[in-house]
Parts: sequence; structure tokens; C-alpha cells
Amino acid sequence: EEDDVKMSLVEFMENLSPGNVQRGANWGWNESSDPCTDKWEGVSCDGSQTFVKKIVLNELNLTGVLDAGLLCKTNTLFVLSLENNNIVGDLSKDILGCKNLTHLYLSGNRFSGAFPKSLSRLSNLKRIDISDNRFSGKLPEMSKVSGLLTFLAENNQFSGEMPIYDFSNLVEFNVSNNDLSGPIPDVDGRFGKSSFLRNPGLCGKPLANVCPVDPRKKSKNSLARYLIYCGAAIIVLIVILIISNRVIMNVRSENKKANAIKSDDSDSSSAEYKNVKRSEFSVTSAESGMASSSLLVLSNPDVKGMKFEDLLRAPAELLGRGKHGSTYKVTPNSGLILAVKRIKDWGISAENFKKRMQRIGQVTHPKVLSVLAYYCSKQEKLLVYDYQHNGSLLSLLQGSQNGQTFDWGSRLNIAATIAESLAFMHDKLHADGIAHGNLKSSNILMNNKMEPCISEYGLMVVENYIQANTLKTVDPTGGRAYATFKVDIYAFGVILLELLTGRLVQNTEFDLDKWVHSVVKEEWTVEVFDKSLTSEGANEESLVTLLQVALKCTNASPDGRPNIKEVVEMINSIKEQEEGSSISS
Ligand SMILES: Nc1ncnc2c1ncn2[C@@H]1O[C@H](COP(=O)(O)OP(=O)(O)OP(=O)(O)O)[C@@H](O)[C@H]1O
Repeated sequence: EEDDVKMSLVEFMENLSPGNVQRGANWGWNESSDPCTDKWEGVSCDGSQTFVKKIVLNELNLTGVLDAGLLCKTNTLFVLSLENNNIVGDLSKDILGCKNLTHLYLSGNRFSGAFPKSLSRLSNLKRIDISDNRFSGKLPEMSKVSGLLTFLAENNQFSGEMPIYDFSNLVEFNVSNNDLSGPIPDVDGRFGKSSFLRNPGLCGKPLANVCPVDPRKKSKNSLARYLIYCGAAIIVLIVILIISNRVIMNVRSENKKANAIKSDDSDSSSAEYKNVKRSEFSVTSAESGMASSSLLVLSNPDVKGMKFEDLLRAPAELLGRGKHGSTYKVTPNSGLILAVKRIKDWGISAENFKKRMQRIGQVTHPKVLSVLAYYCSKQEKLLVYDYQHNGSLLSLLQGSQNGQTFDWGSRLNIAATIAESLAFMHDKLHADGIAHGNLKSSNILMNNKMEPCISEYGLMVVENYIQANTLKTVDPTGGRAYATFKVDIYAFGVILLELLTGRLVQNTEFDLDKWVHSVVKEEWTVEVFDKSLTSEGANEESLVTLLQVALKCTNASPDGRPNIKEVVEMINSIKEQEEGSSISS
């Protein structure tokens, strides 16, 4: 039977390289040798070298026809990868003979025709990538394949309605650029529009075009809808009445106050404040009703003497709204360019906030952005930083997704610099229990020398305490702060994963950590790396070693994570190895 399997594999290869049988022979694929012990090109076997587990023949310019019947005589096959060749033909139902198949990678070929309807009989499938082919007909029904993690079918000619997949389990899904039509099933908020774009007939969330209403349903629903509209209109009317009533009352009381001020003429600063042309930033802040007061300056003499109102008056531009507040680019008259972060709902008393800021202000590091000044009232907490013109690590990674160069050397240096500056801060602030608390790629800003600087150190406290409390840690030093430091290590691990894979976690639903851990568990490690790194020729050993560091940092158990000093050592030894090998080569 073994011979039978071997003969089929040889014939399978001959079909894939017609007129070039010799080449197959050069790769060891011949009847007189053994696929496992003689190590046929692209073949991997089980530990005892008795049966074939994987066949990986990517980018080998194979031009023939895939004969799934021959291939699936090897019914021990788990992985079939034939990416980026020129293979033609359709995927016959013979592929169902590969019962153990977990990974099917056929992207970048010229396969055409329909997909076997009963593909879901391959119930062990975890990943299917059939993108960039010419498959047509309906998308395969895969709802019965409960363990499916990846389904990539973009850039084909699939048509008809989309079947329902188990979106809660999938970590990768893309059917963009096909000819699909009808409504998109509920994707559970897990995939954005990029997974569905360029299908002219597709509609509904997350795409912007709303699905047309079925006229039959329309008439049934019209009465109900009419009643809903009437109800809504009445509610809106009531709300408008309440609001206008409040506004009238406020204006009356403001007028009274203004008259009192005029006659009294004692508080000139209030009068001046009223004449200020307000930006979005100043409107929202001013409305929280603050009194005139100075900023508390920590490190920059340029902002000395600057008042809270000076910030409010200055032109301001919204940079972004995060979970914890908004950040504005503010340009006061003095020519300074500042970034001002307004923090909302920080459950910390004003006194503790001041103490914390003073303490953080005492610890300075060239690659950690210092708080220049801060403001604290009951309603408002503001932090003032120097504005950084060169964007963030997040914007660098987004740029590389769009084809801009972000090479391996720069990525490794950035990882090392962040780790070193974080280690410095952890060391100095360990006794105070102040960790970063919100480390992520948008909080790593590039300074004018394009070096990474950690921003917003120590700003987030509440959320991570909650997070930290839920972590089951054996705390060697006592106190929950220990767990917060471990939260930083986890967050740093995610940054490493972003650098290695080129995939982003911020503003996406993608569970990078889960994805990487699952791929590595399946011994399919190289698959995770950013393609631009592998094609640049980055040293694979270094990539894998840094990936191991990232996996240690993102260990589900905080106690299993290394401390930041250990992380620095591991990254530095990768750098030394790289430098050593470049000198010797
Ligand atoms: N000092 C700064 N100079 C230039 N850009 C900055 C500065 N600080 C923050 N930014 C940018 O402003 C944007 C908004 O930042 P913000 O911190 O409010 O949101 P976030 O980082 O997305 O979320 P979070 O509120 O959780 O920190 C981000 O793109 C960030 O990179």
C-alpha cells in the first residue's frame, strides 16, 4: 500500500510539472526513493518518518493540473500548500478523499470552476486560502466546520448569496472582489468592510450600502413603521420642548449674572474670557465651567506662566479620540506646538492625580515623552506634551500595509528602544507602583530623529487595576501594582507581534494574540511573519527568536511572562547575533 501511495504522489507531481518530469525527479519525487527518509522537496513527515503530513510546494512555477484523486491516496495529509504557482483546473470532489486535511492553501494560481458543494465534509479544516484564482459558482457552505479559523477567497469570481459562516470563531475572513450579491450575514462585528468590498451586488453592514427592502415585507411592515415614526416624532418633540425650556432658563440666569458683573466690574478675567473665539477644544472644556487658573508646570519653562485659559483660547485641532479621552494639537501664541490630552472619567482624586504627576515628572528618559504641564480641576484633567511631528508607530505600520518600506532593521531597533525605555521607567517607578498602563502602537511616537518615544506613561490607572485584579497572580512583592507591570509586558508583546506580522490590533476586531498562538501551535510558524519581511530577506532565525519573545510576553498567565529586564536582554542578544552575522558575511 505504501508503494501505491508513493506511485500516486510521483504521478501527482508529474501532472503538476508536465514536460518537466526531470524537475520532479531532481526534487527527489521518484519511485526509487522514499518521500520521508529521502526528504522529497516540500514533503514533511511525522516524527517516525513513516507517513507524509505536509506537502508545501509554493512559488515553484508549477504549471500543470492538480489531480486531487492521486494526491488524496495519501490520506494522512494535513497540510497542502501550492501557493503562487500557475496550476490550472478545477478542484474536483476527489479532494474529499483528503479526510485529515487541516490547511488548504491554493492562493495565487489559475484554478477555475465551482468548489465541491460538500467541502464541509472535510470537518478538520482550519484554514482555507483560495484567494487570487478564478473560482466561480457559489461559495462553499462551511458552517458545519466548527474549527475553521481562516477563510480567504478574495479576488475570484464567486457569485450568488453568501452562506452563513461561524463568524464568532473565524479570525481571518475575506471575500472581497468577487461577484457576490444579496445581504451580508451578521458578522458579529468581527470583520470590517475590507472583507467584503468590490462585490457589486452585496449589501448591508459592514458595507455602507443598505439592502433594498423586499416590497412584500414593506407593505406588511408599513403600518408598524408608521406607528414607530409617530411615536419617535412625539418623543423628539417632548425632548425639544424640555431643552428649549432649559436654554431659556439658562440665558435668563446668565443675563442676570452678566448684569451683576457689569455693575460690579470686579472680575475682568471672566469678561475677557467671554470674548474669546472658541475652538472645538475650548468650547467643550469651557462648558465644564472652570475658573481661571495656572497650569502646573513640570518640565518645560516655555509653558511657565501659561494659564489654563491660554490653552483654551489657542487654535486647536482634534488629533483623535481614544477610549480615555481626546487629544488636540494646540498652538498657543508663543509659537509652541503642543499636544493636549483631556482625560475623561479618571476615577482618581485630584490630590492623588497631582501626586502621581509630580512623581512621574521626576523620572525623565530621552525616549519617554515628559509631561510638560498639567491641569486638574474637579471636572477636567489635562496633560500637556510636546507635539511630535513624525507620527506614531501605528502610522508607520499602517504605512507599511500600504506598501511603504518599514524594514526589519528599523523594526528590531524600535523594539529594542521601547524595551529599554520601558525597563528604565519600570525600574524607577516600581516602588511607586506606576506602570504605563496603556502601552500600544499609537502611544509610541516618533521624535524628530525618527526614534520611538513612549508617550502617556502612567496615565491609565483605573482600568488596569480592574484588569489586574482579575488576573490570578502570585504576587511576590505584594500589591496589585505588580500585575499592572505584567499588563505592560503583555502590551509590549502585542507591539512585537504587530512589528513581526505587520497586522494591527488597534481599531480592528482582529485577535492577533489568539491568531499567532494558534498558528504556532500548529507548527506553521513562518506563516505569521509580515510578507514584506520575508521577501526583504530578513534573517528567519532572528524573526523566530523575536516571535518567541513576543509569545512569552503574551503568555495568558501573568506569572509566565518575563520581566522587562529579561525582555531587554533577549532582544539585545538578537541584535548582537544580527550584527555578528552581518560582519561575518
Ligand atoms: N504628543 C503627541 N504628538 C503628536 N501626536 C500625538 C501626541 N500624543 C498623541 N498623539 C496622537 O493623537 C492621536 C490620539 O491620541 P489619543 O491618546 O487620544 O488616542 P489613542 O492613543 O488612540 O487612545 P488612548 O486614549 O487609549 O490613548 C493618536 O493618533 C496619537 O498618536
